[in-house]
Amino acid sequence: METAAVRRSSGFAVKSSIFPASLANLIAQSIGGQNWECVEQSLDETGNAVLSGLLTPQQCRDLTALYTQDDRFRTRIVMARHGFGRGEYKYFAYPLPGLIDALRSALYPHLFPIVNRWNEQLRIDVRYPDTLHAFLKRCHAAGQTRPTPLMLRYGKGDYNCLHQDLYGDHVFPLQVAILLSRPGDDFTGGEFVMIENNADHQRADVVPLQQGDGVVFAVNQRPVKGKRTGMRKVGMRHGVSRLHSGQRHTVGLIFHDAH
Ligand SMILES: O=C(O)CCC(=O)C(=O)O
Ligand SMILES: [Fe+2]
Repeated sequence: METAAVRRSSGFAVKSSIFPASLANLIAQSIGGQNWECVEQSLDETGNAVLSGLLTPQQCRDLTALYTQDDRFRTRIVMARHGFGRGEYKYFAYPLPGLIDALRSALYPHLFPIVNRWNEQLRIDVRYPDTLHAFLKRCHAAGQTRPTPLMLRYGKGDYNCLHQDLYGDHVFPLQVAILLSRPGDDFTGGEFVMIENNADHQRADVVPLQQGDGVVFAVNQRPVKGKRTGMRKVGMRHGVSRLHSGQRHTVGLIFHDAH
């Protein structure tokens, strides 16, 4: 495993997903069971939305246990070394664990229509295909071949500076973070925070999450209705406030791969 923040790599072939049908069904239920109309409305209004109960407590514990299995990961980042905050994270290696692969593939079809509409509203030419497989092919053809799903681990005093997860020209405009730990029991503090950078005002959202909940949010920008004219872009960043105690694990699902 490497410890550099940036690494060039040779190509990966786009593999079809390889996870058991039972897992795919379980994930399809937890994702299909979301109220996607409400999710879309919340994304339009604020740039973020909660996906309740994406994972069971057992799935959260299983994923948390992966964190120490180094052969699952391609790169470890100690955040303080790069000025990213305090704490650490690891990018999964391909092939992704079945649960991560299943989640990323099953979330994508609910999200691409939303970001295609956003791009239309913002008069941005890019449109996203209807499967993750097709979108990853596009990333890989442009040299963005390294997997971006990651796990993060924070201890007491750790935090994640406000940032945007951009890894090349190809950007899927929404991403998902899933809380694996139990707020109040496993950790205190450590809130997921989003900031909106308007020219004339700045706005923060603290997104309340329980164990197994996800937050879907804008990677770098979202459309906002202008005062006079149509829609305009507003910049977004996300981060995590300082932990007061305990340990907090999350999974991050970014849909574009990295250079
Ligand atoms: O730990 C979190 O809640 C946020 C993680 C993050 O920055 C990400 O998933 O991109
Ligand atoms: Fe992030």
